[in-house]
Formats: sequence, C-alpha cells, structure tokens
Amino acid sequence: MNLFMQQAYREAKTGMTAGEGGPFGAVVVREGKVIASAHNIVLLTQDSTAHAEIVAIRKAERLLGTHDLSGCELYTTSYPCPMCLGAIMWARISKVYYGCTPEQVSKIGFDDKVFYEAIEDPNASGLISLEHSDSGECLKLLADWIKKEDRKLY
Ligand SMILES: Nc1nc2[nH]cnc2c(=O)[nH]1
Repeated sequence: MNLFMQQAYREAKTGMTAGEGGPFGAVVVREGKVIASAHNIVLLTQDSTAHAEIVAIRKAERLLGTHDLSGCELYTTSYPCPMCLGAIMWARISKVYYGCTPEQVSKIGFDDKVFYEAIEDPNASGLISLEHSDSGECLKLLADWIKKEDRKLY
C-alpha cells in the first residue's frame, strides 16, 4: 500500500476502534510531506460534518494558515461523499487518491451513494425540499458584495 494511504488506513482503524466515528481516514500531503492526517470523528464530536476528509482539510488549513490548499494532494480510505468533495474543491485540492468506492461504502450502510444520487435532483429525491424564498432581499447581499472594494474572492 502507498505510504500515505497506509497512514490514512491507520487513522481510520484508530478512530473506529476508539468508537470516535466510521471507518474513514484521510491525509493531506504537500510536496511529498504529510501536512495533516485525521479520521472521522462524527460520534466523538456529535458533528455530522466531522468526516475524515473535512477534519484533515481543517487541520491542514489551520497549520498552513490559509484556506487555499492548491498544490496539496488528499489520500482518503474511501471515495469522498458529496459534502467532502465540495470541501476538497473549495480547498482547491486537485488530486485525490481514494481506497474504497461509494458502492463498497454503501454495502456497509453509509449513505454516500444515496446522497450522490439525490444531488442530481434533490427535490425529486424525497430526502429534502429546497424552496426559493425571499430572493429579492437576499440578492441585495450579492449587490453589496460586488460594490465592496476590499472584497476577497476565495
Ligand atoms: N469518504 C467518507 N465517507 C464517509 N461516509 C460517512 N463518513 C465518511 C467519511 O468520513 N469519509
């Protein structure tokens, strides 16, 4: 096994053995060096967003003092769920190595694949209702932002 994937694997094993979360680990690497590694801590922290990839990204960003992880790679023991894939893209990580597939993860009861299917048409999924509301007022925020001279896009 690749050394970075080995570290992600050990993270996953440690986390699940301790009862901190599901069997998932992730490592952020830059120029061949580990910047941060983490495992899923959803159960430990009672935080549904504390997936291995998100925790690793947060640690790496805190350590490097930036929200921009371009040039970094991510090793994760399973294919990222839709939330993590979004976080990975927001962090500008452009290379991901994954171990298990969403199909394999779904076989042990996690909903990663279900959510991927729902995202294609959330309102038709039966899982969630998304309703457009107060658009005029909210649009003012965007107008204010575009007028803000010191705005920083990320
Ligand atoms: N890739 C991945 N899938 C998950 N599904 C539930 N939790 C996780 C996680 O931490 N990582």
